[in-house]
Amino acid sequence: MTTTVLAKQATRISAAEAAALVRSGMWLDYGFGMGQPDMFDRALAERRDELSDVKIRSSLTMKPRPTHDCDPDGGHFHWFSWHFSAYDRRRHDAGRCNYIPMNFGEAPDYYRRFIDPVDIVVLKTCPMDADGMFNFGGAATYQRAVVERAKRVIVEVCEAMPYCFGPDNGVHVSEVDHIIDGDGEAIPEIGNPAPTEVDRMVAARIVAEIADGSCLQIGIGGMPNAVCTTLKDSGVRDLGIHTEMMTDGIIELYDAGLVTGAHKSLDRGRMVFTFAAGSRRQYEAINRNPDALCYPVDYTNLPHNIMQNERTVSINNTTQIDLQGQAASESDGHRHLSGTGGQLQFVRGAYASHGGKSFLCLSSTYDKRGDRRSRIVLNLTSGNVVTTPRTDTMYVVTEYGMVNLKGKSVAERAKALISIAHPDFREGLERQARDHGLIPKGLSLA
Ligand SMILES: CC(=O)SCCNC(=O)CCNC(=O)[C@H](O)C(C)(C)COP(=O)(O)OP(=O)(O)OC[C@H]1O[C@@H](n2cnc3c(N)ncnc32)[C@H](O)[C@@H]1OP(=O)(O)O
Ligand SMILES: CCCC(=O)O
Repeated sequence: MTTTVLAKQATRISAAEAAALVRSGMWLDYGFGMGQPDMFDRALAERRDELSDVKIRSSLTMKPRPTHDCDPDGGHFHWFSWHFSAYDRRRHDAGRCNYIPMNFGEAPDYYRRFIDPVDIVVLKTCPMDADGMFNFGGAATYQRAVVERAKRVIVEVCEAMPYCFGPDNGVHVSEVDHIIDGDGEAIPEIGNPAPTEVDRMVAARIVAEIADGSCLQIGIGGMPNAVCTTLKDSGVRDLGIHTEMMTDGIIELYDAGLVTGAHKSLDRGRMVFTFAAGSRRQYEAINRNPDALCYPVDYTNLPHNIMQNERTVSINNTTQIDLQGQAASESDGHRHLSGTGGQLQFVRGAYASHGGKSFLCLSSTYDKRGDRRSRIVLNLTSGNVVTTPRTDTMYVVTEYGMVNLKGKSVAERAKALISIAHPDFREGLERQARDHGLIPKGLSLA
């Protein structure tokens, strides 16, 4: 038997009319990052006292949300996030946001296979194009899968949304129930703090490992971005980009003519990403740019796709690593900071790529309320979540050096990691490693 999917008849409604469709207990999905709706969220917050237990799922909130802020004690709106921004982190600290663990590249499959149909999805999109498509802008991620699983699809159109080319980066008018005419509000930007001296030292070590024709994935955070700044003056050419997040650093390399993608096997000549977050300049650069393709995350982040480009180099931040090489990149004990995101999938994809390398970088110490601690530790902080298991960790880089853990025994790993810890902590770490049998008695390693 064949199933016929009937085209919907999209109607134009106001944000208040759209918000009036919400009932207590419903599950809503908002777009990812820059795809979160503004007018709808404001209108929904206005209905706070009529509603209870409305669940809103999204990721990487880039600006304050009225439905978060109007409900300090909870009970009306509950937020769930696949990946925390600094704002989501504060809301989680206040007990008002809950993390959903994911390997980012698997998220579309979670919607298609495991998550109950979504009551309403509300996405900020570009205005409808000549083909009847509402482009997702720099937020392809898992949005197509949510549209497929949503009982009702609402788009809030925004003139300021960058229009990004790429397969499946949009929803057709025949799949849309309602259109809200947006107010053209600017897309939120995220800043890039200037690289610190430590960021520069770490970046210099990684850049020395990047060859002409390498294909880069640049992770979220200050250190990976410093790598781009350092790469600009390194003389390296013909870089490729197959990444998860489009960053300002990547656009700087593109603007400098260092990104040609000439050696890529997959999407030769194109930069491939699944979401964008950064400055206005970045949004201008990806807008209607055929060199920049925004794909769903189950294309960008699956290791069997990542590996197809030779010399893939994956560069990600971590917050703490133990002496066996388990990297905790997303939490501080039970305090959730960010998310697994694409870290593990890119680490695996880079390893599988011919000549590929993955780098986990961190400063050797972290100051917590005036107390300087080593980020390289015998035991991860109690409650900390392992983002990259020891078996997957390859290169680890601090301002004191770079070590490769692949093929190393537990004792060699401990020794290698101690060698790149801050000098003030090395003796103590060595003692702990021996006391706990990580380095057997009598074994002397260079
Ligand atoms: C898009 C892609 O990136 S693809 C795949 C990459 N994804 C990942 O690697 C996911 C995991 N990684 C991450 O989320 C980030 O890289 C991070 C959190 C590790 C670092 O990001 P940055 O923006 O450089 O971190 P930043 O220094 O601002 O720290 C973020 C928070 O973590 C806290 N933090 C950082 N390190 C530690 C630590 N060792 N112990 C405790 N807390 C820490 C900071 O205090 C800050 O919290 P605050 O806002 O309350 O002050
Ligand atoms: C949303 C995912 C961002 C990351 O991978 O860190």
